[in-house]
Amino acid sequence: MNNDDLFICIDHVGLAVPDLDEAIKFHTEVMGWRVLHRETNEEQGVEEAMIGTGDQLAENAQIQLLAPLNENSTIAKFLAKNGPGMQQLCYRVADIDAVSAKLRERGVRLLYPEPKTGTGGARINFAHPKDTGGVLLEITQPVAGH
Ligand SMILES: C[C@@H](C(=O)O)C(=O)SCCNC(=O)CCNC(=O)[C@H](O)C(C)(C)COP(=O)(O)OP(=O)(O)OC[C@H]1O[C@@H](n2cnc3c(N)ncnc32)[C@H](O)[C@@H]1OP(=O)(O)O
Repeated sequence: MNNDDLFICIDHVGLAVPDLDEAIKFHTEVMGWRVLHRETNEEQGVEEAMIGTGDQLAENAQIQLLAPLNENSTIAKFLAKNGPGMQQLCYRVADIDAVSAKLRERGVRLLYPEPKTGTGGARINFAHPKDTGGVLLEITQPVAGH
């Protein structure tokens, strides 16, 4: 089985947090990370910040802080059920259409029929946690430079 064309690396690990500013304060002032990027994604119902070392190597994973934009957000639902904590693991891919086709062929359900927009304009999709051993798995094809 040739899997060379599936995943490049872990892109990020997503943490659900109730308050983005408070989470940024903790992760920068206590944990020593730096904020690399911040944005609001209305479609996903999140306010997010990507944090890392500030001197990211090309394939160095980041931490994504995810706060709910409103009570309908998947993050609000996650927080109500589980409290703050790890919400997702995200693998980086070069060609999300090809990887999606291969995962579907292997019986993994993806949540969206076509990729949606994620961090920095990336094309993203999610595999259902029931098909991945209980982990919400995102796949992302970033825009070059992000
Ligand atoms: C900005 C972007 C980016 O990176 O670019 C983002 O990440 S945005 C990040 C926010 N957006 C997303 O997460 C979008 C994708 N997520 C979703 O659409 C949703 O969260 C689903 C994964 C479909 C779950 O929603 P649903 O309403 O079905 O929740 P539910 O509570 O009824 O859960 C159904 C079953 O899945 C499990 N489940 C739910 N969320 C889970 C999670 N994050 N990790 C592991 N398991 C999870 C529940 O425990 C439950 O299992 P039991 O039945 O055994 O109790």
